[in-house]
Amino acid sequence: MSPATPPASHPGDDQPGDWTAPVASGPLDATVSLPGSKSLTNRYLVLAALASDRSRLRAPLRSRDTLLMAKALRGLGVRIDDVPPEGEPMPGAVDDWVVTPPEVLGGDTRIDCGLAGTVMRFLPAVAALADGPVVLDGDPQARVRPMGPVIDALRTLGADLDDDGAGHLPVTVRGRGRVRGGSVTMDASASSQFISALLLAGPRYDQGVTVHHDGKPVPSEPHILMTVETLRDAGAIVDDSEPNTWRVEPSEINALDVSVEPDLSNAGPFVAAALVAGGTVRVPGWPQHTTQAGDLLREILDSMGADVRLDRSGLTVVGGDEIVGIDIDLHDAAELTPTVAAVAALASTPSWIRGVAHIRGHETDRLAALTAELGGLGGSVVETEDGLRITPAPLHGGRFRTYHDHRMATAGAVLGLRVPGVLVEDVATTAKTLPDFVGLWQGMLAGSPAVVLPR
Ligand SMILES: O=C(O)C1=C[C@@H](OP(=O)(O)O)[C@@H](O)[C@H](O)C1
Ligand SMILES: C=C(OP(=O)(O)O)C(=O)O
Repeated sequence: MSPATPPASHPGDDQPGDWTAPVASGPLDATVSLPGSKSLTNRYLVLAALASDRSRLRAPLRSRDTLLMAKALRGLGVRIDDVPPEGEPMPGAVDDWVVTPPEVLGGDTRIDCGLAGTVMRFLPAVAALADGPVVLDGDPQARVRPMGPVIDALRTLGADLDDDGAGHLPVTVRGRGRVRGGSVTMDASASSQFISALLLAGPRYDQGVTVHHDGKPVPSEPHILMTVETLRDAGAIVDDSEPNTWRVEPSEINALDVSVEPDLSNAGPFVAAALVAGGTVRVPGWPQHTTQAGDLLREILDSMGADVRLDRSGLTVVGGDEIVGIDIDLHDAAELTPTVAAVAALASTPSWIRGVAHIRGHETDRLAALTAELGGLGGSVVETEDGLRITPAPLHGGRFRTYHDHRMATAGAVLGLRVPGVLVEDVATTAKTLPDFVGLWQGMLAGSPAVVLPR
């Protein structure tokens, strides 16, 4: 869904839900503890729902995307209980999720996917294993996000489903309790989630699944590696040794007992703040090894002028004297584009973000949205075939529209650190992956010591 018209930025044109992004009054000195990863939480939930025994997810993310996933799985007969974490009570610790899979997934249910790519792409592959029909639908903007290749692939693998006729939600899956599986070729250049969906459910298909990708390069490949690693953690046998081919053998899925890493993409605006406002931001629990695409932030912020250090206590980012522009292919970490674009708009030299054509199909058309909204604040941004060119220009305040996109809202917050009067539209949209974004942001600016969650 493209932003229809260029923005009119009117300072003072405040509307309900608008939030005036606070300006940093001086260098930061903050420790920000981020909740769990959306991508890991939703993969673990799916695998736990398909497992042969009860699983425990420690420190899972509770946000709109993961609560929708949990609700959908409950509708399929999965039991998900909130259970206090084991051991000494720790301030700020969140309950675990204990997931009990049913003997057979039930059908006759409706799934609200919201705007969550992981729910709308992963769950048709799961629903095909249910015993009865399952209808999936979502927000109006979800109805334009691409789904066609995963729907066609599921048909090839023996599932019975209908879409809106053009490869979008709403989708009806007529689950028959089992899926033949086998081999399928698909074009996954619009989203890595098409491949992840088939692989996550694949062990439970009679013949397993072999997925071949044929098309322009698959984006967000670390997310496919995340899928492969979480499957292996659950005992599945996965062969990813051939480029563009993934094979999952038919097998049981073992119960999981996992701690969810903090969400590194959600950490993006916070660590970027150290560069934008100056000073130091620390993120405890930043993993030493991870499949999260957000780990690329370390390299990005370093090349834009920050001092970045990772040690056992977490990540420390210290802002430099200047923000340097960046020339970067974000194909592998496309969800970082709004954060990087916001920092680039404040840099003293030009930037070029490449390789992200497919983010036109994210929560909104992010290339159009960023071009319009950065431009509306005075930024000099040109949308290219596969990215953005950003040239230094003085920015001014104004309304920053967010198009129901959590990462547009957090990009507005980053700009507001330096630009007085940035009104972020509908800041509550950050609840998609980070319900307490505003509280954490204000805590960071106040330098308040953040609660450190146990990992
Ligand atoms: O599988 C996942 O958890 C995700 C995969 C990526 O999607 P695309 O491949 O559509 O970029 C990423 O951008 C999204 O935020 C989360
Ligand atoms: C693209 C994103 O989300 P989704 O999982 O809905 O695709 C994102 O979080 O930036």
